[in-house]
Amino acid sequence: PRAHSYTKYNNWDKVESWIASISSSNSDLISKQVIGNTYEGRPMTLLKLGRKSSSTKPAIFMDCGIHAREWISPAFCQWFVKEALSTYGRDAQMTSLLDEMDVFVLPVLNVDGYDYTHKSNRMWRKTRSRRSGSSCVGADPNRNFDAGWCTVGASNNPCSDIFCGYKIESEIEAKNVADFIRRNKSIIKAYLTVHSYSQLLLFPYAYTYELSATHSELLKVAEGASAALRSLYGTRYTSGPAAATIYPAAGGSDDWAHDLGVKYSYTFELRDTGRYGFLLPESQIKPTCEETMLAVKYIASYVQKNL
Ligand SMILES: NCCCCC[C@@H](C[SeH])C(=O)O
Ligand SMILES: [Zn+2]
Ligand SMILES: [Zn+2]
Ligand SMILES: [Zn+2]
Repeated sequence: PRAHSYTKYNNWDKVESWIASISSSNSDLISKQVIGNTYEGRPMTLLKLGRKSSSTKPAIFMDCGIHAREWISPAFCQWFVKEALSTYGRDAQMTSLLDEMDVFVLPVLNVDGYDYTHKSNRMWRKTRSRRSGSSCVGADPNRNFDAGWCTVGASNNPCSDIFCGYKIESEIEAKNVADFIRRNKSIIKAYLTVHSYSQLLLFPYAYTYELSATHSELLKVAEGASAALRSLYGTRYTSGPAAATIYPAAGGSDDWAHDLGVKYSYTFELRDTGRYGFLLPESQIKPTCEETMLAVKYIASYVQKNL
């Protein structure tokens, strides 16, 4: 069977074996921990990048694959890990980042859904949780967090693609991430969650049109990151508060992290703007990942300077 490739969409089996191999490749810079299992019992393995240190370092948390069909997202998290390890010691900014901070990377948050898109329904979005009383499966993990839960831009219909779940953190995948971030909130300085598509760099809030207290700073950093991204291939992103920039949507992980106190909280909507949508060709994985690296490094360096 085909091996893992950074320029292909790897199925879960390949991502899982990649996680095992990459996390044992360089004991000084990377380690792994399972933060819980999914509904169907698959491990949620979190990678920790950063020079080993006896003292606790400030951290950035990034998740990919919260929505199953957004395949370019897990592809980016894999790319980020590869770039971090391969440019440490060579790229001054990456070296400084991993010396001073840790970067937690969750390559695939919604593992059950991701596997399902490879095996059954390419357009699946939600988790794969089941509950008596409904023949419909799953909830939208990005409507399941404790942030204006189920008030706007979400549905209480289990058959909806934006079903908010039966309660806050009803989805074990969301709860596992929320538990980890709660446990580590004193060290987590930034939260990044990677989605597709639309080419947007969004920040709180989506559950209200109210602006965040730190709106101007969040916007300034987002515009800087978008400019960095655009410098490579000219790809244009729109930056802004989510409710007005995309649509109102309550229960999101970014809004929740921001209200928990993680100041720098961003949602990426990667390529494209609709020509291929979720079915972004594999030929665009490399350019998408390389340009997105510039945006993520921009945000990371800003966070680092403002520790
Ligand atoms: N916290 C919500 C940010 C705005 C919506 C993001 C998109 C990604 Se597909 C969504 O969850 O519908
Ligand atoms: Zn999404
Ligand atoms: Zn999206
Ligand atoms: Zn590169």
